[in-house]
Amino acid sequence: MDAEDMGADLEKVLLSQEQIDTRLTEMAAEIDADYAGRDVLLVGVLRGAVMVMADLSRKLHSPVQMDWMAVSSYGSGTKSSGVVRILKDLDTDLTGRDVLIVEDIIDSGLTLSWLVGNLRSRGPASVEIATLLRKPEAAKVAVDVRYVGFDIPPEFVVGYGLDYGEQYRHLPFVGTLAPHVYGG
Ligand SMILES: O=P(O)(O)OC[C@H]1O[C@H](OP(=O)(O)OP(=O)(O)O)[C@H](O)[C@@H]1O
Ligand SMILES: Nc1nc2[nH]cnc2c(=O)[nH]1
Ligand SMILES: [Mg+2]
Repeated sequence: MDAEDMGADLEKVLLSQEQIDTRLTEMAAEIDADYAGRDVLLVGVLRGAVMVMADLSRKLHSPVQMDWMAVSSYGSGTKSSGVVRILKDLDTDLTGRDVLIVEDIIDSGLTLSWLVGNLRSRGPASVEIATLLRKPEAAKVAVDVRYVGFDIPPEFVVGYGLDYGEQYRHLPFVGTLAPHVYGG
């Protein structure tokens, strides 16, 4: 699916497939250099992080394992409820592990600040975050993020894992929706 297939739903493409790919390659090189062959546990946050996990992990040369957590604070709308729920927990014991959380977006920061606290309490050697997108102007809580793909304006974005009412996750780019789609 490309921007044309989306027709009137799409307002604009914010980040193209090529821009995302180039930035993920740079981030993977940084991660490889920082972890220098250490065993890393990538923790993907379902469902939004699926694309980032798939593409970023395939660019890494460090030995990695993957596990997944499902948390949700958005429901079907465009605003965080602020209440984070665990829908699926990790299967991996984090004791002594170097954990790298992989996310699609940090918006209010509520999901990640809660998740970092939760994972730190499980006795890992380290917990860091890699996110493709961050909205600095939307932050409600500060989150210490080691790897950021792009800082973006405080607009609701879809594609590359990000949904609106479970639609648009499969778009290979990140875009904004036309106001009529979400009643804006
Ligand atoms: O910084 P915040 O304001 O907390 O927002 C970021 C979170 O919101 C989205 O997940 P969502 O809860 O919509 O679930 P999903 O990944 O299944 O779409 C996104 O994938 C992040 O996990
Ligand atoms: N689809 C989508 N989900 C989000 N969750 C937090 N911020 C966003 C956003 O801008 N778009
Ligand atoms: Mg969502």
